[in-house]
Amino acid sequence: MRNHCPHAWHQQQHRGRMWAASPAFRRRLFLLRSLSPSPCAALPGNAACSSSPSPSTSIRVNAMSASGPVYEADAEAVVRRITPPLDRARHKGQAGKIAVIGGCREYTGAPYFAAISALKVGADLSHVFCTRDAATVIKSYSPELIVHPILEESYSVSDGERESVSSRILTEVAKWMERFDCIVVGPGLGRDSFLLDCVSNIMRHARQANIPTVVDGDGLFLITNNLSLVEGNLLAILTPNVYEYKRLVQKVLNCEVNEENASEQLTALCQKIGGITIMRKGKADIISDGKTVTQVSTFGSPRRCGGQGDILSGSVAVFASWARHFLLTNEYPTEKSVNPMMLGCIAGSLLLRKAASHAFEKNKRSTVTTDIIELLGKSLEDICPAGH
Ligand SMILES: NC(=O)C1=CN([C@@H]2O[C@H](COP(=O)(O)OP(=O)(O)OC[C@H]3O[C@@H](n4cnc5c(N)ncnc54)[C@H](O)[C@@H]3O)[C@@H](O)[C@H]2O)[C@@H](O)CC1
Ligand SMILES: Nc1ncnc2c1ncn2[C@@H]1O[C@H](COP(=O)(O)OP(=O)(O)OP(=O)(O)O)[C@@H](O)[C@H]1O
Ligand SMILES: [Mg+2]
Repeated sequence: MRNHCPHAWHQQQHRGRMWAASPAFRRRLFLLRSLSPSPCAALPGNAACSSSPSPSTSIRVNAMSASGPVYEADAEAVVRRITPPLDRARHKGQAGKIAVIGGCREYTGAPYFAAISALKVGADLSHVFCTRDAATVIKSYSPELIVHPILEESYSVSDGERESVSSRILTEVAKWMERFDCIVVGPGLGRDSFLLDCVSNIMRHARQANIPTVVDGDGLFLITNNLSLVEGNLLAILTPNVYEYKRLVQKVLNCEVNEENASEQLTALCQKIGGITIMRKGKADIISDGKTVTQVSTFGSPRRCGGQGDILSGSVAVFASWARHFLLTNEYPTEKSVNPMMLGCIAGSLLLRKAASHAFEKNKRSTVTTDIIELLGKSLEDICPAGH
């Protein structure tokens, strides 16, 4: 039986309190607050901003005290600030190119949900890299997606072919990699060992190319057993559900999930994996990068149909790339220290919750994932109108 509070855990808490009191923490808090919806002139060219000022003005973060509350993020403000304007001068691709690595014999819904959600949120292009079996099915769901039937599972590859097939798969994905603003690894990926080895190579390549990577579903199974794939990668986001989080905590912190110190434990987990961003999904989505903690708890829907996490991973990918672009290009150098991966999680969580709420209002008990996807557009429009 694992202990709730091994010695190392106390040390992490102590470090958390010291950090909360430090000037560096206060500076970071200020930087997050500086993203609040100040007068719209502060966000050049964002027509959407001017039409819907938020009554609330800050993104608040937890100071990581031992028993302190986790403050709610001002998620609407984040969505408004990072969503790019629909500028007529822009060309295809500038609003984002996303790729989902997932889809196998068993699962075709999950990669579709993630990839189509990326488009519905506002990305220009959405690719899926999946197995051959899954590709035709995914293509038949939607002509909007660009589907690459390149992954292979063990049953279709003989022992002698493995090396050449593995390097062919990497070459094929690498050809595209530089074009992507973010990749999502894991929705409907399955757990075949050969396939996971190939995906590990893809993740290493994405990291070398500095491509932000959202890890979800079976991608979390993969990295939980091989933490070096994400360790220290500041462009990695993990989006575990309750079971995936439990497995991660057991593996990394060597203890059980502790609800009483949820934010401290999440912070410790992020720190232990080298400062990556983690969004722990649940009644509230709690988000940390090991330095700050915040949450989104806007009520969504009481329906827990499968696939909502996939919508979230596709949406987070788009918002994280928008946030990254916003912080790199805006005229306030101080904002460059804000973590765009955290902003992407905050925005994705809010949008999914709003869409789930609208879908439930309409469909009640029969609400399914496709109903929620259809309402992503309306939900974003309510927060951040597209204008004309
Ligand atoms: N339509 C689709 O194609 C969908 C495919 N999905 C994919 O399905 C794959 C597996 O994801 P899952 O979220 O189902 O993950 P798991 O296979 O880990 O969990 C399956 C279910 O088993 C139960 N479970 C797991 N661990 C447990 C524990 N420790 N104690 C008690 N019960 C436990 C839970 O009910 C859980 O929802 C992923 O690739 C995911 O992306 C899901 O995203 C849902 C939709
Ligand atoms: N108990 C809850 N109360 C309210 N909302 C929840 C609850 N659990 C999850 N959610 C919402 O559902 C979203 C997806 O979380 P969930 O735990 O269903 O992911 P998942 O199991 O990975 O989903 P998927 O079936 O796509 O794999 C969360 O971001 C959150 O908005
Ligand atoms: Mg999931």
